[in-house]
Amino acid sequence: MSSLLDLTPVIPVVVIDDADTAVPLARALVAGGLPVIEVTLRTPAAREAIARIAAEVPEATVGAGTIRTSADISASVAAGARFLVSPGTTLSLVEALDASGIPYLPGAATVSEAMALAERGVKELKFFPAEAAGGVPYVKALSGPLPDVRFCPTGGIRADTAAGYLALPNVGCVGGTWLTPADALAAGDWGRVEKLASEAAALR
Ligand SMILES: O=C(O)C(=O)C[C@H](O)[C@H](O)COP(=O)(O)O
Repeated sequence: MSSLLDLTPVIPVVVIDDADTAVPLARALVAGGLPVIEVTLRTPAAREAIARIAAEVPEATVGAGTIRTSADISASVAAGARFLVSPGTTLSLVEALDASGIPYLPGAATVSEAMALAERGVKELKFFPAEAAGGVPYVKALSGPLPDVRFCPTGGIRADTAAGYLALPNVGCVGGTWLTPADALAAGDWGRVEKLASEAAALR
């Protein structure tokens, strides 16, 4: 897989309560032009959702988000996750992410956290929580001292704020939940998800 940051302008972050929605949801995102999908491990249905997308939607590249422990990593890899995303990074977590053998985006929100990861050679990071931690001006400021570190800002980003991040040289893509509103998922409104995805796919 080429760099996760270069596959797509937007990584949909999805919270799946009912594993039966996973496949139609993934198909709608792929149809809209967003084939890289992060399923958060925030719900009991998450692992089953990852497994179903991996098995039934080959056009999608499904990964696991909310990775906090090495147990999360092994469960996600066993389910079929092809990449891993964490909201923050501890030393033991980055060691386990390294050992997973699949691409990962470790979370960082400060200059020191980004420097600690860059020291290890990890230079593609999730910037989380993007809007709360300083938004576009903060990510822009990081590009001066850390020009070789690139980010996937995530957290509070919406359709009308994504482009500001994507215009920065140190941003490869952004992530967010705005493409998969909970009410659209509950209603099975896949047409709405596909439309939101296609608008996001056109951002860059
Ligand atoms: O669950 C995770 O792994 C997280 O780190 C947090 C999510 O990436 C953000 O919460 C995205 O959600 P929005 O802010 O609604 O776009």
